[in-house]
Amino acid sequence: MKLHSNTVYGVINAIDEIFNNGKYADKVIEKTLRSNPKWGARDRGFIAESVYEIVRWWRLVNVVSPSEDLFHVFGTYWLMQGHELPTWREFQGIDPLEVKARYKAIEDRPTLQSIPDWLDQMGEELLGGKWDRELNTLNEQAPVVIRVNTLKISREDLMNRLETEGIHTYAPKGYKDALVLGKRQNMFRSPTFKEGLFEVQDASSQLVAAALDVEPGMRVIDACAGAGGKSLHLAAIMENKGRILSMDVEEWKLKNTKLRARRAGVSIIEPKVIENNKTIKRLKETADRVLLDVPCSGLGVLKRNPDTKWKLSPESIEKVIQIQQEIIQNYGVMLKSGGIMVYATCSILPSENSQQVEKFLSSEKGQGFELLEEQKVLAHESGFDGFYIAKLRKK
Ligand SMILES: C[S@@+](CC[C@H](N)C(=O)[O-])C[C@H]1O[C@@H](n2cnc3c(N)ncnc32)[C@H](O)[C@@H]1O
Repeated sequence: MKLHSNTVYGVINAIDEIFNNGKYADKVIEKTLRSNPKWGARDRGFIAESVYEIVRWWRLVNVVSPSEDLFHVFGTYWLMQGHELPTWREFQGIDPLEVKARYKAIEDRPTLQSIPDWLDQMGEELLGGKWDRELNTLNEQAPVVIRVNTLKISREDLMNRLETEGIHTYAPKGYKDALVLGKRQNMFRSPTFKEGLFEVQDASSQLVAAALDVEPGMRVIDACAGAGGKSLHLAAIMENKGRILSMDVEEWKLKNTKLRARRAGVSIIEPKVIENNKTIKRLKETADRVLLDVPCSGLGVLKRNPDTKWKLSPESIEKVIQIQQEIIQNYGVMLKSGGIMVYATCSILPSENSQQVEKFLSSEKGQGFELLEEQKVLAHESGFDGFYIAKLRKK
């Protein structure tokens, strides 16, 4: 595969933004592609894939690279992908044989799997024998999965529509609204996306709304709604009948929910900012269902967001664990007696998942709830993202 200097510079600048200016990989890639509208599909694919893969393998590539110079880092990555390097001045100083020898000499798992030492220790402690396989899977590229908007089209009809656009998909077993793309590609440019026929959403994430057992006409609160991915799914299951209060502490995220709802033809979503605990108390016993899709470490979605592993720390995980416990303790008040509450994370750590639910159930407020069902979704077992879903009933 031939390298082009303008796109390689694009990759190098993006990596610089991510590691030296602390920017998020997805945002940097989006900006890079937006400011170069003339690049074709192949160039865009090269940029996105190279940036994500270098971020994913950052620790390993840096150990193998002759220096920290970003061209050396890129060149090393390129050789490790099995390609040859052109004779550019920027790549001088990279000896393919030395790169190979340095790579062969590495034996420790955190370097080979390209994760921080503390994370490897934490994973081993919390997941034991499953950690090694989970880690392997989390370092793979994520499949592109979409959720069919059943308010507008059936799964079969969407599959056929996409096929006419040259996009081949298959329907994974056990996920009734999901389609998986045969080949990675940007779906946001498809006319079917603009018509609101689907959302991009991993198959494991689609299990969350499904676990809430909603029915048309219900009053539902999505208490950590963010940009509304789960609210939209709930609205589709509810056939756009009833009411969904989509709440979050971040107002700007809810604005996005409104836009997405319009595209999806959803009219039952009402965004509401959580200003303080009074917002929660005023909604006492008003909901048939409450969804707590709480903020988390994101360790179940490393395939998709590999930069997470470089941004996290044991302290940041501890902090998010505290917020999760506050949410599960305080938000159940909004649920009616006999109603169902789902606590979900996109993490694989028991400390954010089952241990949180156990802690809640053994607390004073938790006495009023019972655990109905738990799904511990690991990436290497499901083939999709790592997730945790606990279904609780209020007595
Ligand atoms: C995992 S994300 C939600 C993703 C969203 N449900 C979706 O499907 O697109 C967690 C959300 O919780 C919000 N959040 C953080 N602290 C919160 C709190 N104390 N109460 C409610 N939401 C909170 C964050 O702003 C973030 O949008």
